Amino acid sequence: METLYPRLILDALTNVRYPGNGKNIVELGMVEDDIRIDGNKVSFSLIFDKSTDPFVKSLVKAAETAINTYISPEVEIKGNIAVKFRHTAPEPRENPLPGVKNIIGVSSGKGGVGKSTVASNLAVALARLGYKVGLLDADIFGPSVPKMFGVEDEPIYMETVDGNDLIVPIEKYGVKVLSIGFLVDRNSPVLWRGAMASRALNQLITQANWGELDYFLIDMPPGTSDIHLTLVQTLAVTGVVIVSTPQEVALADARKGIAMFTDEKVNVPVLGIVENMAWFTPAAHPDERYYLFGRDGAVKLSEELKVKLLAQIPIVGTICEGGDSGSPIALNDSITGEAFLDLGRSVVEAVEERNSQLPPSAKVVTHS
Ligand SMILES: Nc1ncnc2c1ncn2[C@@H]1O[C@H](COP(=O)(O)OP(=O)(O)OP(=O)(O)O)[C@@H](O)[C@H]1O
Repeated sequence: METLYPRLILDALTNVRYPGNGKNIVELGMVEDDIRIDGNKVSFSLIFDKSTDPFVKSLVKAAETAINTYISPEVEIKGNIAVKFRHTAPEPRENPLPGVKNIIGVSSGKGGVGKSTVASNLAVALARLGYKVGLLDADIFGPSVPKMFGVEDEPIYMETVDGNDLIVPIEKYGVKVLSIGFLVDRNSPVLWRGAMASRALNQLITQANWGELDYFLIDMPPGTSDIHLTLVQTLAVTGVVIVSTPQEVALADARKGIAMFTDEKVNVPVLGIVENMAWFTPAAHPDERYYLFGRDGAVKLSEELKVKLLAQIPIVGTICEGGDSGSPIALNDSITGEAFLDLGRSVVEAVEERNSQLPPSAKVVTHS
């Protein structure tokens, strides 16, 4: 047999035509530039546009035959052609939340920046603005939403809808609430909780009766984790709200969080940043502002990353008290209550803008 070289292989492959358009697989660019020759053994990859292409098997077979026919039957090619796809078509899976218009993740790079406080108060504010709102607490490391809503000890009920047993979200202050804390024991070790979390979250999303919602908020765990991936794979997330305090450390983590969502494999739009604990105003001196954690850190980050600044929330003692007593501050007509209503309006605007400029979100499909 003559010595093999890549051109010879390509010439043989020009005899393989793609059914339907009459062009050969070489001119269609379907033969990857990875032809390897090792003695009589030849291997390379064929690239198809879609994983659903009906001709994958027959073209691989035709390529093997062409090489053995036009070069030599002694060439070892059978089983050595790899198949790759340019676009992996998402598997059509049913939308688990058909009645939900917008799904919004509330996330932070770092723990303790007030993400759950913002998520809970944003939910209450949106409900006060007249929207139908659901809030899922997916923070396995510190599920604090039940406490903020004062529903920690509420029993969870199931109801049967169309033959399926569904969890009934607890309704308080006009918000439907469920928490991972209801299913995963908060005293169990974090590692164990992590292993349980994906399944439990799936259940809270797909086997709960969320009904019709304008906004479904998800209080995500801080940082970047498998849970984030589970969520964007289970749901078509409309966009995320990133919460940060003005300190450099928090901002650096917020930047990482934003990078995770904007990564081309995840590609979830960032609706904007909320700067929490932006300043402190003593009750006795309402005109004074003390920038305890630095000034305008998140403002600068939003400018740098060209992401909207949705709101600046000051440090207020009553936020803590409200959180502890199960009565979110956004229920009040205080200045802070107003600040959260403004945040609600900014989020509604950001979602409308996003929906008018970008196609509907798709669930993230990853392939190993
Ligand atoms: N603007 C604020 N003013 C005063 N206290 C606040 C403010 N925001 C949050 N807090 C308090 O800070 C603490 C942490 O807030 P929260 O639990 O919302 O943070 P988190 O980022 O969700 O934390 P974790 O990562 O642990 O879930 C709580 O005690 C909360 O009441």
